[in-house]
Amino acid sequence: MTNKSVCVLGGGSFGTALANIMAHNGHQVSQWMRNEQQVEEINLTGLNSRYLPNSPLHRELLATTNLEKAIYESDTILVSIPSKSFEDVMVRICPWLTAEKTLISTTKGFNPNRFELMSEILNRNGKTKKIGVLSGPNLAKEIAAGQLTGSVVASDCIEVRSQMIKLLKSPTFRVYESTDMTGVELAGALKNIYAIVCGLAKALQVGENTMAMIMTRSLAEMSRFAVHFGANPMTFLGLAGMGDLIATCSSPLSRNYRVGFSIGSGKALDQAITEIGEVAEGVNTLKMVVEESQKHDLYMPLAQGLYQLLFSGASLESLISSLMTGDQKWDVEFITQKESFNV
Ligand SMILES: NC(=O)C1=CN([C@@H]2O[C@H](COP(=O)(O)OP(=O)(O)OC[C@H]3O[C@@H](n4cnc5c(N)ncnc54)[C@H](O)[C@@H]3O)[C@@H](O)[C@H]2O)C=CC1
Ligand SMILES: O=C(CO)COP(=O)(O)O
Repeated sequence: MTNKSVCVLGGGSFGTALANIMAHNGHQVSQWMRNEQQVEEINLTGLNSRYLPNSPLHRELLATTNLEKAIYESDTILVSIPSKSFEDVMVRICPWLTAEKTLISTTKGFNPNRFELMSEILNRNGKTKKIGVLSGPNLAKEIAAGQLTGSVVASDCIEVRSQMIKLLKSPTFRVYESTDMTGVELAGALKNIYAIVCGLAKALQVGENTMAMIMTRSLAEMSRFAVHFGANPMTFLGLAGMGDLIATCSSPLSRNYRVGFSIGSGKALDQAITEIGEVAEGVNTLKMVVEESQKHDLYMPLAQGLYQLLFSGASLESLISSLMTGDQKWDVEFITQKESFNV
C-alpha cells in the first residue's frame, strides 16, 4: 500500500479521532485548526485536551494553522467542520484545490443558509469531481478509545471509495462502501433530530417499548424524507441509517442526545446547548427539515412535534398526545406500498 498524504480540516473531536486513525495507519496526516494553542498542544504533547482529553494521539500527526500548506500538500481532504462554518471554509480552500484532490465531508448537518447538504457544497468547488461523504455510528470518543467501529464511505467514484478505505481501515475501524451519497449523508444528518427526541424521552424515564417505538418510527420518518430527495430506502438499513440511529439515540456521548436529555430534565434549549459547549447539529437540522417537510407535504410527526415543543411553545403533554393519536397505517411503507393498491 502506498502511503497517502491527507489533511483533516477542523480541530474538534471527530476530526481528531479520524486524523489519529490515519496517522496510526502510517499515512502523512496534517490537521488544520484555527487555535494556535491547540496546535502547539497537539504537536508538543500529543493531546487535544479540550475535545479528546483521554486519548493520546499518534506522534506523527501534525497539527497546523497553515491552511494553504495543508491543502497544497494533501491528496485527500477530510472536512470535519460544523455545518454552520462548512461553506466559509470551503470558499477559503477553493483557490488551492486541483482536479486530482479528493474532498470528503464528515459533517452531519445542513447548510444553515439554504437547504443544502455538505456534499452539494463540496460539489460547487469548481475544481475536483472526486467527492464523497463518511457517515455511520461513529461516536468520536469511542473511536479514539479504540472501540471497534464501522463506518460508510459513499461516493459515485470507486477511486474515492478505495482511497478512503486505504486511509481509514484499521484493526479497530471498518469502512463499508455505498454509492448512495444522498442516502448516507441524509441518514447521518437526520438522525440527530431523533437523538434529541430519544434523549428527551430517556429523561422522562419512558419504558423500552416506548424507546423502541420512537427509534423505529424515527427510521420510518427519516427514510420517507430521504426517499423524497432521491435516496435509496435500503440505505437506511445499513450502518449509516439504523446503525447511527441506534448509537446516537442510545448514548449520552452524543451531544444531540444530551441536548434532548437536558430539555427533558426541564432546561431551556439555549441553556442545554451552552452547557454542551460543542456542536449539536440536530437543532439546525430540525429547523431545515421541518421547513422542507412542510413545503413538500411530508408526514414527519416526530420532527414536527419536536419543532413545536422547542420553537412554538407547545407543551410536552400536547406533543405526546398528538403523537399517540396521529395517523397510523403501514409499518414498513416501502414494502407495503404496492400491496396497498389492493387493500
Ligand atoms: N463528535 C462525533 O462523535 C462526531 C461528529 N460528527 C460530525 O462532525 C462534525 C464536526 O464535529 P466535531 O468534530 O464533533 O465538532 P466539535 O464541536 O468537537 O468541534 C468543531 C471544531 O470545528 C472548529 N470550527 C468551527 N468553526 C470553524 C471555522 N469557521 N473555521 C475553522 N474551524 C472551525 C472548532 O474550532 C472545533 O475545533 C459535525 O458535523 C458532527 O456532526 C460525525 C460523527 C461523529
Ligand atoms: O454522529 C455522531 C455519532 O455517529 C455523533 O453524534 P453527536 O453529534 O450527537 O455527538
